[in-house]
Amino acid sequence: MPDLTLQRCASCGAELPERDARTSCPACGGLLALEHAPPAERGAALRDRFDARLRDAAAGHVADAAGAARASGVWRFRELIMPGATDADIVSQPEGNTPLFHRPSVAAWAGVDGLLLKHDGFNPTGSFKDRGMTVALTQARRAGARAVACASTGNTSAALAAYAALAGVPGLVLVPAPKGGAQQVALGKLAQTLAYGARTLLVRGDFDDCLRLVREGAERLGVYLVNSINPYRIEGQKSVALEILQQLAWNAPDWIVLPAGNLGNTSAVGAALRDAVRLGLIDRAPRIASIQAAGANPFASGYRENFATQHRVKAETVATAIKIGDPASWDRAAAVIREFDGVVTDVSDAEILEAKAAIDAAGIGCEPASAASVAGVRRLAREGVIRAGDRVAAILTGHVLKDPGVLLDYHRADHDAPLVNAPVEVDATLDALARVVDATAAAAGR
Ligand SMILES: Cc1ncc(COP(=O)(O)O)c(C=O)c1O
Repeated sequence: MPDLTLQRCASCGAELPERDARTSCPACGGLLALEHAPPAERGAALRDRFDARLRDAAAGHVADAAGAARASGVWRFRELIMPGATDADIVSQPEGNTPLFHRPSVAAWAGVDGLLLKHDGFNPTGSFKDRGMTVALTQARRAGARAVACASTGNTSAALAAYAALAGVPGLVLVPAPKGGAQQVALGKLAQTLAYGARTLLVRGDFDDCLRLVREGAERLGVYLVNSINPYRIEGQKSVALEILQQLAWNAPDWIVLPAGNLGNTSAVGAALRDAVRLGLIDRAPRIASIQAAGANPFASGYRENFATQHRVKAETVATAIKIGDPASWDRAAAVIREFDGVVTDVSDAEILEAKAAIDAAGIGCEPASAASVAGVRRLAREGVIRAGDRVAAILTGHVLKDPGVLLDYHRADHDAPLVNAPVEVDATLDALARVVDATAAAAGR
């Protein structure tokens, strides 16, 4: 079959064939972007095709690889992601099809009634990274990779490990080693990576050092790099925005808000909206808001200066998933913010943790970095950038159990913060239990 996808350098325009396993431009080192053959349909016909696949997925069952590919919320949009992939090529769990919640208590906390929470922590390994990894591992197999590798703050490594196991390709991950006795990667993520069987390297350095090292290694050692600089990762991650649009019956919200670290996801959401407008899936694009942690905010600083220069910082934040000081997808993401009338802001760790406690207490939960999106909604609503009547889809990128350490540290009896729910030690007597039941019911007015 002829190539249906071309890889093109975003800086110098050099072209690479579809299955070339290099993940940056061999001529100038720039980031690659994918150009697909246009789908046969547009507008209502293409929407109908995607909607029919959604109905089939709901009716079907997953017995084998082809069944998983048909049920996947990523591969449902395959014309926009990897049109040349056959069911036999696809490495899928399946993934995607994550819920879009409305939780009045969280909306009230943020001050925006129309706040919806797209919970990508409901993916198979508990984060949005599965959406990009199904495509990256599909491509790794098509390109005949001998191994795949990534640098990670934790979620990418968990997704790589699971999808490499599924694909039968060896996986290596580079994560920051513990520093001063403190883990630099959330416990749940490290545990998953080990469990799924990836070779796990604890690198003496931070995420930015891990990424530099794995990029060098990929170039010299012939392993396939599956960080989000890999354009196939971005293609898969586009599906989160396409799913939001489909869940809203193709009526775009006013805003899509998401946490931002290495900026792959900001780039992916923008690329999806570009496709959706170009192909007539929606008639107007939402605005995008990318939210950083105040201690890891190079992109927010760049935004304040109209992206005149690329900023780098020494990152420090409780939200380890976005503890990134030198984001790799800066150029792509800056273009997205400009194109979609976007905004970038930053929120403190205290705001992140309070937003997380509100999301957790609504019974759905998320990991700290994910809560940055909701903290960002509140900040932008208070500043009047997001208006009270706007329809806002905030992406929750990871599951509540990803980072139990931060969670347990928040809910300490001696922690003076909103929504603290410290465990209570009691004697093993009915009296002691009765006192707690009475107090709990009374506090809830029952
Ligand atoms: C839970 C979570 N949220 C947000 C992000 C940020 O995404 P990106 O690095 O693509 O900006 C990450 C990245 O690792 C993540 O794991």
